[in-house]
Amino acid sequence: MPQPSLVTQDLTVRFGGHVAVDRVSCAFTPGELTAIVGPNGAGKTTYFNLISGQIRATSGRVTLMGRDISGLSPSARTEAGLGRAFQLTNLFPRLTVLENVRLVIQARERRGFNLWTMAMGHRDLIEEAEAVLDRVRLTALRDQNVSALSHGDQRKLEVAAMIALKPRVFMFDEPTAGMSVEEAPVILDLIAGIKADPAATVLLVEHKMDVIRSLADRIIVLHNGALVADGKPAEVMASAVVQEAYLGKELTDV
Ligand SMILES: Nc1ncnc2c1ncn2[C@@H]1O[C@H](COP(=O)(O)OP(=O)(O)OP(=O)(O)O)[C@@H](O)[C@H]1O
Repeated sequence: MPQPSLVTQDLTVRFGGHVAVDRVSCAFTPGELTAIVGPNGAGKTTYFNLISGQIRATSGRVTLMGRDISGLSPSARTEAGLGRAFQLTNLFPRLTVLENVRLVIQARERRGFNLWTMAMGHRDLIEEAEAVLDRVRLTALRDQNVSALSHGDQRKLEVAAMIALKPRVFMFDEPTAGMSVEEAPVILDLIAGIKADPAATVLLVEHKMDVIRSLADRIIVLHNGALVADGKPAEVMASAVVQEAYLGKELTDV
């Protein structure tokens, strides 16, 4: 079993008297896609925000590749190898699709630059950006300004930027929300492609059970901010605690 890439330890946040995330301890491993599920208001997005640094924990720790990142800003966490789609992109609306991806690669290379590595040449940057666009099927739009893209294409570009950054952990929060029936499968294929990399750890907050069923290796369930179930999808779906958390709702309808 590989070492965990991301660990949360007793991670907790209180908003006034309300505990939105309640002592969540969980380890995530490369080669595994974990779906994070739970009813509305369970704390899923807040848990993501604590991991990516959008909000600071009241107590507890987040460790990435063995390093305590609890005190780092969101951008420092990105640099440390944590990829969260909306946070990474900082898309430049007046630049083209290709230029946006090239800038992400350039920023990544600058960070990796040291005496022993040579900075990539312009041609290499463009070639890598083209390869990423090909992977997300945005090649035809490479010279379009980002501001002219549809919502679905912007989401694809967010995934492209995340792939270009080569993070260790990929975080997706309802990646197909607001997408058309035609667009959603492209994003799901991309996530499946990312998950096929044994070095990638993928976290997915998702309500749609068909998406979870097709992608998840593991499901964790949050309820009232606490982790109430963790295991293989079939076991978790069948467990009493999950049925109760969803108050008798059919999980397939969630
Ligand atoms: N900044 C905040 N201030 C106060 N309360 C907050 C804040 N952020 C979240 N909460 C509360 O924390 C709880 C968890 O919210 P969160 O958005 O994480 O749930 P969720 O599981 O992602 O829900 P959904 O599935 O509806 O997106 C909710 O009760 C929410 O109202």
